[in-house]
Amino acid sequence: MELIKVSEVNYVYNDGNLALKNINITISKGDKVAIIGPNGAGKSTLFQLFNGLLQPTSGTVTVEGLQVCKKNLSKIRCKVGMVFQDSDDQLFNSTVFQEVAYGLLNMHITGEKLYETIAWALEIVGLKGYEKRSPHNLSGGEKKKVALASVLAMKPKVIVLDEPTASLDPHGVSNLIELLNSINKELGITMIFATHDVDIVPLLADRVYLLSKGEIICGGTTEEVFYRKEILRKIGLRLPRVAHLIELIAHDEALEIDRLPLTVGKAKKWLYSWKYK
Ligand SMILES: Nc1ncnc2c1ncn2[C@@H]1O[C@H](COP(=O)(O)OP(=O)(O)OP(=O)(O)O)[C@@H](O)[C@H]1O
Repeated sequence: MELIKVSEVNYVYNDGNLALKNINITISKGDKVAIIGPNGAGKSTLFQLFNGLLQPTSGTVTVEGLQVCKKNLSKIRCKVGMVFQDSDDQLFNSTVFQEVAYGLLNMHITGEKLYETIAWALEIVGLKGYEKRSPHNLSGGEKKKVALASVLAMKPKVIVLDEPTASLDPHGVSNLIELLNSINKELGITMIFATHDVDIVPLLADRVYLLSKGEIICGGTTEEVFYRKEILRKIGLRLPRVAHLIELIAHDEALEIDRLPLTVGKAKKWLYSWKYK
């Protein structure tokens, strides 16, 4: 079922910079989609169109059929949760509890429901007991989880993550990958993430779009896109490293490979066939 549709979108910044050119993307409910591309490709610009932080110069973006535009902004923000690259840009309350409560209070959720929802979201991200802590004194990985809990608490249809693993150590990366996969699988929440870390893509994404100089130059399943190695090289990206994938999987004993959905199996399959092609 179609969840997000981006149709013929162009985006021009005020200084005349054409950051997105004729973008057409359809994302289905439950998908895990990676948008990969080098620096300056337009990933962040595209993401800001998903929740209305930016409006397309031309073309349309819809979420569950609802156009992303100023008059629908509050409804869109309930459907689309954003996790920024730098958690410090997102966390501004003095306790973890207040941080997760912030969006809920804006939705007029109060009383027992408020407490229940906060406890639920913190439990999912593994931060039960952190309610009174200051988000600013947490580790990078913990901050990312607080940001994720704040978004989850709003029960969005889709979570959009900009460079989710940037600045995390290998343990933090594998832990976050497992968490995001289980949120997708168990809660049915669609995930879209932008990255130029190709190593995490087979562990997290079912579908991939390659973005370069504001244009989608290729899209398909993870295997289909990573078979196009000439295109990857042309835009300055490389294939995921087998060693890195194995390290990520092996790094964390708690990481249950079976809970990483098809992508790990798929990654193994395409790495194998790549080697013996
Ligand atoms: N506020 C702005 N005003 C003018 N141009 C901008 C602005 N923000 C971004 N750009 C330009 O738009 C293009 C796309 O930038 P964007 O930040 O979306 O790329 P990105 O793929 O997210 O890059 P990175 O991986 O480095 O974060 C770049 O050429 C960038 O210089």
